[in-house]
Amino acid sequence: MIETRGLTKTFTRKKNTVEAVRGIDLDIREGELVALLGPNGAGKSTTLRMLTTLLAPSAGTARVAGHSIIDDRDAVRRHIGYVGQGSGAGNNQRVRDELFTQGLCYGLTKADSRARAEELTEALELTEFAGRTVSTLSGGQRRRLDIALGLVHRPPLLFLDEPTTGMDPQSRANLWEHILRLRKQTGTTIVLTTHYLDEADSMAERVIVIDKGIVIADDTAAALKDDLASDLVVLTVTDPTAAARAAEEIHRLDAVRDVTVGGDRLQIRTRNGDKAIPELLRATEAVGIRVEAVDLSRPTLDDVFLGLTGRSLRETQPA
Ligand SMILES: Nc1ncnc2c1ncn2[C@@H]1O[C@H](COP(=O)(O)OP(=O)(O)OP(=O)(O)O)[C@@H](O)[C@H]1O
Repeated sequence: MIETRGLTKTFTRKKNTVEAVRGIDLDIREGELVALLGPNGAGKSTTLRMLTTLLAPSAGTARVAGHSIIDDRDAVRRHIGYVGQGSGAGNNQRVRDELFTQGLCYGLTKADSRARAEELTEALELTEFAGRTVSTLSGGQRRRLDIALGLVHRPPLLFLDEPTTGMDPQSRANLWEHILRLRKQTGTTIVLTTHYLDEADSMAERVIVIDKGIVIADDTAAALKDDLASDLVVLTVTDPTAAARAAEEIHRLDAVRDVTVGGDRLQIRTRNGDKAIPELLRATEAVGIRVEAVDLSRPTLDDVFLGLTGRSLRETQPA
């Protein structure tokens, strides 16, 4: 559905040059739900704007829904929906009319356009607001309208640029319910950008981590966490003087990547923490050391980013 090779965008203003996207190769298959994750200024929106033909690349190639973003922009546009960061809806139109007009813009007949507007207001639970002007909608309702507008022409591919930024957790969850339901019904391929680590983790089937204009990781969230970050097991031992000896024993285990000792606590970075715990306990018992408490924490995508870049994504996350 999307194939890019060496996709690059350099902005030049006066004497300033910004290499926003520096040679991105992507292969996204039909039906995938992919999140582009990265800190502010990583190049996510610029990538999306190139894929949606809003911005011409400085170098590289891309095919989107089977068409070149350079030579066949109109065909690309007909096959995609794009929901940008700002709202695409005008303020003074009624919700139903906004959808109807959008349908006409895409070449639907009046009757089809009207039917599609009804269908989408229902699908996105906007029916009770269909007669209201856009300016009276809440943030979450407006975002649902934006998504409906992006879907008017039944695109097989939908781009969402930070669809939930600034929304409260309940509205975010509600919007996601709609996105996932629509996707299940229609099989639409969805590519979105997000700052929210939990969102990328729980909703996307695939996470592409972008930093400084390049792709630094690309896999399922679970695989990224498994490969690039470790589980943390903390063992509290009854005798602090024995902690160093226990650490030595634990270090020998295959799954263990790192052990640090602080007082009576051993911090163990390991693969598959849940499976490693019995082994860790056996290793400490074997040298006669008793464990008082065990605590296991799973890594987050932030740990993945930290491991890859030495920086935390949270530092750049909006509140
Ligand atoms: N029109 C422009 N002119 C000059 N520089 C630009 C322009 N658009 C984007 N940039 C720069 O390109 C870089 C990438 O920006 P982009 O908006 O793609 O990042 P992003 O990952 O989407 O960030 P955010 O999460 O904050 O939206 C940034 O340094 C940005 O300042």
